[in-house]
Amino acid sequence: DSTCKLCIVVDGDQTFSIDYKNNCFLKDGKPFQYISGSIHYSRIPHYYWKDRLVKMYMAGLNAVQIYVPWNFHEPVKGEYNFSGDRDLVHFLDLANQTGLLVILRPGPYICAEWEMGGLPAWLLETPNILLRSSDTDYLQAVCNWMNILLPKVKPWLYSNKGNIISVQVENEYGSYHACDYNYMRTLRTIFRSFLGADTLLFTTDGDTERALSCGSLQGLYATIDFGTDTNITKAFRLQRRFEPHGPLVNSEFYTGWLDHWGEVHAGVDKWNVSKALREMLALGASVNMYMFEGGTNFGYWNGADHDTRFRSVVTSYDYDAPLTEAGDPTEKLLLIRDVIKQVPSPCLLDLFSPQGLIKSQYLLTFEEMKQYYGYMLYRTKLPRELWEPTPLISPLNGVHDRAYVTINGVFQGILERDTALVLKVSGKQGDTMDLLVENMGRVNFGSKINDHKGILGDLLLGSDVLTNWEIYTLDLDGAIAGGWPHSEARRFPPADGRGPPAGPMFYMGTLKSNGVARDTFLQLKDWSKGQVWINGVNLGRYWSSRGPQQSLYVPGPLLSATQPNNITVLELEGAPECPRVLFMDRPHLNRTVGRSGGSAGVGSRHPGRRDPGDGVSVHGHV
Ligand SMILES: CCCC/N=C1\SC[C@@H]2[C@H](O)[C@H](O)[C@@H](O)CN12
Repeated sequence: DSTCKLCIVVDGDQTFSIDYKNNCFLKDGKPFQYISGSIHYSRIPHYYWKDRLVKMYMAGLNAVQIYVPWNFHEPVKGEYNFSGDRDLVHFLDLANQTGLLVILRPGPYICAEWEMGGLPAWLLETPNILLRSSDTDYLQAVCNWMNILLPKVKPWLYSNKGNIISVQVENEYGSYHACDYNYMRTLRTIFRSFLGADTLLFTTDGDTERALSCGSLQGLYATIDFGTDTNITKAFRLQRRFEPHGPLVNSEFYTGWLDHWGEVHAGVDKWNVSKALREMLALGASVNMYMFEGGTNFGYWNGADHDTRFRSVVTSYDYDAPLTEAGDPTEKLLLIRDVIKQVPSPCLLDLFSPQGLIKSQYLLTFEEMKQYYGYMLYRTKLPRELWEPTPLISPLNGVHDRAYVTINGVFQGILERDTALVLKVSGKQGDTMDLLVENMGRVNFGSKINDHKGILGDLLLGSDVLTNWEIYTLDLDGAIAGGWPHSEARRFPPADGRGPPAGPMFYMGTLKSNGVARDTFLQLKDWSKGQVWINGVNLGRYWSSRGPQQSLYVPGPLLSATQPNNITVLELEGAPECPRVLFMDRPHLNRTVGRSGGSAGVGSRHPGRRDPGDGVSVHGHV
């Protein structure tokens, strides 16, 4: 946290803070990007909370954002209710059990189309009270409430081994007419006094100058909110005016919208939602989707708006959200889940490429980058609009040896030495084009032995020479030997039976040995091409889609007989519908498929082994 000058971190402590140098959050010292969804426990019966939280987790979220409606817990002055549908601690515990972090928004004002924005109506018994200001009667009531609420949530703070990673002060205060800095300073003091110096406090405001001017305050990290009708670059440029360093954060990315009685049902296009989400995540922004599960304004809890006239909010808070009011997944959720799966955590490059990128006008080879083996990432921006699929060409057959091409994270296809020199790609000016280039091994015989790797010569997009490259050396082996991704907080959503996306993707899984660790053969049936690590050891390449080899040898001593064995797979083209791997008791080296054709050769039998078909397999979701 910026105010923390000397952070004493005891081993085993949890910390959540901001890395102002690398513009991202740090979770236990490691770069972290939250992908969050708003859910209002006050709008869902408590017996459905776990169901909704699990669905949010399965969608790939790593956090949930919740409001605490003051009037829901203190409907009558001095009478508090934290039971049943109001059991906030139970909700926090369920989120924790589900593996979800929490972004807490205790107001005291929360807006939310909730009755008086969460402020209790009994405040109005004080004549002429000026709500949301340094009005002494109002502030006294706020202090009394925070004196009840904040001690309840303190044990759940991340720094106390809980799951609350950040706490919002007030709510879009910059949109309120008062613009009372003393009020915000008082709230900051109250929150700090109860929650301690190392809790990340933040504000959220609309993407306007006035909103951020009145809503932000020194010591509270300023974030913004906007939907699909806003220019992302412009919005984050405005946030940067108030937070020149630190993570980009959209605290309320509107996946839908609210309804008033008498108006047309509101909705937001699912394709616009997934496109904007992909772009924000690709920028490294942390995003909270408002709403992910809306729920219902049971009883009399709906709020109202009053701009030119009074407009009461309807009972359903479905919000056209990814989970319906009844908790059913929608097509919008499936699109969001695919986006989350496909966009690597942008801080991932900090892990794979700790020395950072090299900017170069023209392409550089592996050797020029002083990386000799494995994979290299070449990144550039599309120089112009591609009104139709446009050829990406290596005129000198310079892709050494295979390049996996994506644009804004969407797989376009492959360029391959000697065999695929042209690939048609689509995108718009400024889109990010990545080429993950694989060194397939250097020539070991004959005149081509001086076999440079990477991209030799230029790459042409149509007739344009592509320039202004960012080149990342990748130390995958170092990261995986260090425990990634198995040690990661942000778990990969479990395999869900839906087709995984095409293009480079990591998969993880574990093999639990039954007390035995002996030689075995790892088969990736129906996978395409990639690399496998077991317990951090690089087994080598597989190319199931081309053959003839169909299994990788796993020496027994690599495996633990007592601990789960970590399997990490880098699939470069496309994993099967249900990604799983088999551990067989014999090799399979003789199945030639794909380009080279040819019939299956005579099986090369491991001495003393039975027919490959009898292999013992361990099905594990990877
Ligand atoms: C254009 C009006 C902006 C008012 N802000 C809104 S309308 C829907 C959402 C919720 O009320 C949410 O609680 C607010 O923080 C932001 N927002």
